[in-house]
Amino acid sequence: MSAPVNTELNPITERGRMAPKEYDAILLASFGGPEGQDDVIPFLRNVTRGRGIPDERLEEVSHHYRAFGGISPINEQNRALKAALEGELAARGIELPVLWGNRNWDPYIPEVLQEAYDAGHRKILTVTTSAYSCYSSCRQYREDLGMALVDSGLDGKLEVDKVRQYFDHPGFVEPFIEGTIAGLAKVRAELTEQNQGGDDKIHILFATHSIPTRDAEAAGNSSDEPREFAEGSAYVAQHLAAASAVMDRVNAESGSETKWSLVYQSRSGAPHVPWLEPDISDAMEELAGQGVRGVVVVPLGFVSDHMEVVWDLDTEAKETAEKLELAFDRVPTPGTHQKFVAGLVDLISERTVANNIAARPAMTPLGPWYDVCRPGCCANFRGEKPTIAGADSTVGSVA
Ligand SMILES: CC1=C(CCC(=O)O)c2cc3nc(cc4[nH]c(cc5[nH]c(cc1n2)c(C)c5CCC(=O)O)c(CCC(=O)O)c4C)C(CCC(=O)O)=C3C
Ligand SMILES: [Fe+2]
Repeated sequence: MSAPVNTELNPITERGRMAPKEYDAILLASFGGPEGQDDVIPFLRNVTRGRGIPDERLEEVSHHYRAFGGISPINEQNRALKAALEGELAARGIELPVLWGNRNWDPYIPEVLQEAYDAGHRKILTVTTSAYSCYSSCRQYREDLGMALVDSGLDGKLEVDKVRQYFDHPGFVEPFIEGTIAGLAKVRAELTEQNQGGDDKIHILFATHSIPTRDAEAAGNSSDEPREFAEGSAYVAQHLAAASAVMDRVNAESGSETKWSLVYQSRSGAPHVPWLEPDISDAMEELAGQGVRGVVVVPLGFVSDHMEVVWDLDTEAKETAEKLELAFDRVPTPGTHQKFVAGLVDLISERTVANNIAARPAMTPLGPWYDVCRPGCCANFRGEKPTIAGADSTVGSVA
């Protein structure tokens, strides 16, 4: 039996909380990726539709995929995550099917929503494979779900909500803590073996996707209730807060204060448009110049070991480290770590009437993040589109 829950909660006045509901399906929403050489260009066209990415950049990125046989690991990783979620839900006696839909590749979100409706589902709770707040990692999902409802004529017939961004949920952070402790031990052992020094010669690099600074400024903010964030951006603030939550535990375990910083990767877009910096490779060069002998790279911005991880970090950043003669270890992403899977089911259970979990854990002072994004949150300068799961959303609910 689950405890009685307050279903009268006002989503806007209760700091963006949404009252628990009787959902009838979970949607695992992700990015999508190509599954063969013939998919690469159509996939890249889907991703960059109307986004002003130069052709040379697409050409360059296509080589990353081509080197892996045209197959991104992301779809297989999402199939595994879907299966793991199904297993965890079943183990807890929660009878909710898990659907899977992508923004940029088959199975496409609009088709999945239509099939869900045809199968009789009416209230869907979305979990995305994206933990932070910014246009690309939150609002674009909300828009794509909103557009799918409008285009299919399902708006007003199908309720679609989303769990809160989970950058500081223990289920997301704990696997990084474990991985960083293990990665630090490996790099420490390597330096000791080569007589290169101790933890004072090691630097921990928390890596995330760069975004345009303009998107960073709009991230997580609201047109009617602005909040102040470190370095002017919730995207940056969330990463810094999650990283310091990881470092508190890593330092406690090692008994030393290992230096760390937040760095960015996978920049695209036109060269004159400012994006978040420093780039991971530039940061490694600077650190090597300062006498650092080893780096532990923590892919804090990512949920699974997809192309941005296996190419940009395991291939490019690793090569840079070799060139600079830095010991290098890349920490795993949460993937299907049991704590991550259980954490996602906890996030689902915060929102359901049956099996409700009242606690809303957050490991940073920034959270727990909003169930319902505030008005104008993560707005994009390319114009307004219908979104779900916002205080100003016009779609996704049923009167
Ligand atoms: C914040 C963020 C995340 C993390 C949050 C999340 O996970 O959602 C993320 C994830 C991902 N990004 C991915 C792939 C791509 N992203 C691109 C382009 C862009 N990403 C951006 C941001 C992000 N991206 C931005 C601001 C652009 C510029 C164009 C635009 O504003 O849209 C491009 C176009 C070419 C290029 O510019 O590189 C590709 C191919 C894949 C799939 C990997 C695989 O296939 O395994 C994943 C998981
Ligand atoms: Fe991306």
